[in-house]
Amino acid sequence: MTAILTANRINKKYNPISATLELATCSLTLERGKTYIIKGKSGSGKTTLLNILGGMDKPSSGTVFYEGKSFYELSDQEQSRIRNEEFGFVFQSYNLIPELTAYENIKLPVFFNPRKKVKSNAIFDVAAEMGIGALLQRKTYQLSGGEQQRVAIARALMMSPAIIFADEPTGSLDTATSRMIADLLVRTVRRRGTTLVIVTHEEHLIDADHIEITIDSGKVSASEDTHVLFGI
Ligand SMILES: Nc1ncnc2c1ncn2[C@@H]1O[C@H](COP(=O)(O)OP(=O)(O)OP(=O)(O)O)[C@@H](O)[C@H]1O
Repeated sequence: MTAILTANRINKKYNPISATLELATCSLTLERGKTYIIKGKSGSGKTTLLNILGGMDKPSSGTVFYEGKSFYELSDQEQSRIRNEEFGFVFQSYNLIPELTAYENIKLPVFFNPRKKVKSNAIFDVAAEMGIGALLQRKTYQLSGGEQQRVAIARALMMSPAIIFADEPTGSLDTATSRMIADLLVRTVRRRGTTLVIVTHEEHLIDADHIEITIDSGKVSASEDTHVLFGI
């Protein structure tokens, strides 16, 4: 297995004056094709860690290497390109544009990155994968929560990203739908060989093959020692 993303001695302090420590120094290595579940109490720093790893929030200190490059030292343009083409994001609130159709929402990453070549039927393929082929012409405000999240996952998969970052993607859904969507996401990334980093409370995912990253009082630990090189 090869490392795809490495966090080296990262930490996060939101308030340097009070020196409140949100995330203690830790180092993590994420391997290609594996699923990582971030767990911890509310306010423990799960979203903070996910955002740092996903190139959305610079750590207070430390370095995040993506494919061997120090991500936050790249130009803004290159950081945006990687977030758009090589990372996919799924949020609890779906983050779709309600007045656009499902098709148009899934197409957004292509619109923002017209230079990248995608197959002409890529939208139909990814919609079929998510079981929403029949919903493509519907405006997304007309869709149920579960259907909206399938559209959002399809959009995240559109550019065939190397890593998907998902922040409580099933947090707004009822138990049965939540379980179905979480299973669909995990099965899809496995089939594609995509790395998944997910914040979730879905207990049944514990049975699946994954590595658990736990945050407790700001300290990060993982279910496999090799994945947290050291914590302070
Ligand atoms: N931009 C910010 N500025 C200041 N403090 C922040 C900021 N973002 C998060 N925090 C604080 O950092 C801590 C961790 O927040 P974070 O959202 O990472 O936790 P979480 O584990 O994802 O919580 P939840 O499960 O409730 O979503 C909290 O105390 C939060 O108030």
